[in-house]
Amino acid sequence: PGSPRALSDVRITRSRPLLSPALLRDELPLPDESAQVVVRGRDDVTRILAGEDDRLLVVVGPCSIHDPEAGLEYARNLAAFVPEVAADLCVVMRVYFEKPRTTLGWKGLINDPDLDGSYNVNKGLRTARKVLLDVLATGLPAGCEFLDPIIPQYIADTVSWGAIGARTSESQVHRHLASGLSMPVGFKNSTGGDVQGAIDAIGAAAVSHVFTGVTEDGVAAILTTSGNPDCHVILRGGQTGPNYDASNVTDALGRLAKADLREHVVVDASHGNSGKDHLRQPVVAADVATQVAGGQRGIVGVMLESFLEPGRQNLVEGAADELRYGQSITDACMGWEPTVEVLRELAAGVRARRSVAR
Ligand SMILES: C[C@@H](OP(=O)(O)O)C(=O)O
Ligand SMILES: [Mn+2]
Repeated sequence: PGSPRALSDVRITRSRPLLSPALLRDELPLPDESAQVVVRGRDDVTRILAGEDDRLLVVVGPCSIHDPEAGLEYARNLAAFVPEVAADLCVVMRVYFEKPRTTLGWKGLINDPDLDGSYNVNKGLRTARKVLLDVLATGLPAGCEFLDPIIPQYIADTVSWGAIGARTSESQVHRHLASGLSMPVGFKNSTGGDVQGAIDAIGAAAVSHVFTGVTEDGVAAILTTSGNPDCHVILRGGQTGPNYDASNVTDALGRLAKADLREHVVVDASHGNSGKDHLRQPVVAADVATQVAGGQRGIVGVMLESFLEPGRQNLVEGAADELRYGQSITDACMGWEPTVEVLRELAAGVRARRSVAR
């Protein structure tokens, strides 16, 4: 006892080697054709945020990817459907690997890919990158939440749209992170329902920051970012109730104007806006579609939680083989059929909006 190391690591009980970002990207390189899907997705979202593309961004997919096979089946279904609505919707698949828990629970496929508490993070990173490459191979751009600040080094080259969650939008670490990400990033309002924190985050992430991180070779580094001009608010409801309705949208747009920021929001039809009841997401989406059809150009996107099967199920650690195929083990999701109906309704709202004079 008393050695310098002993004093600084009293609560680190184990340390294992972690593969470097460069090694992972060397093992699972991004093919040129898929890189074009990534860039096109980023450009589409950037142009929607700039008001140069009047389509609606729709970030749709499971709350979390826990089973690559089911996630890829969903991606194939979605990719096959997208052409029907592509003139009106810019569809980005939710491919979420990092799950911020309110208290405790499975933290996602990167942290625990075997869903059994073995925390094989190297396998998790390889699995996550492979899923992203497979999703891109269907032609769909991918959207991820970023939570652990070094994870982007491993996968961000495959991502077209990023999210900072309700529990981390006020975190300086995550505002720093967003300022250096190469794609548009949405900040969720807080779980309490506060929107101002997400608006403050946009302003913070828009400028250059200097902070500690890791290089692609996994070496500690002092990183300087350029700032990310393509950040936006995501209204996801909260303890103060849902905030998808016209008056809350108007309030958020007004706050953005006051902060000299672009007046646009993305509405999350799930989480605090649906009370995590997947049967309420279509109700929320219908209200948003009506606002859009009525000419509300401040709504530039919608987030939907959707999977092969409706609802959710509990994960019993170590009993992953007893899970029902294609059903969420985190938040409840709409099933595939209701999702198609919602996408068609949102596309119709966009078409109606085109005929409403500015
Ligand atoms: C994590 C969750 O979002 P929120 O941060 O709004 O709870 C989600 O998108 O699944
Ligand atoms: Mn969720």
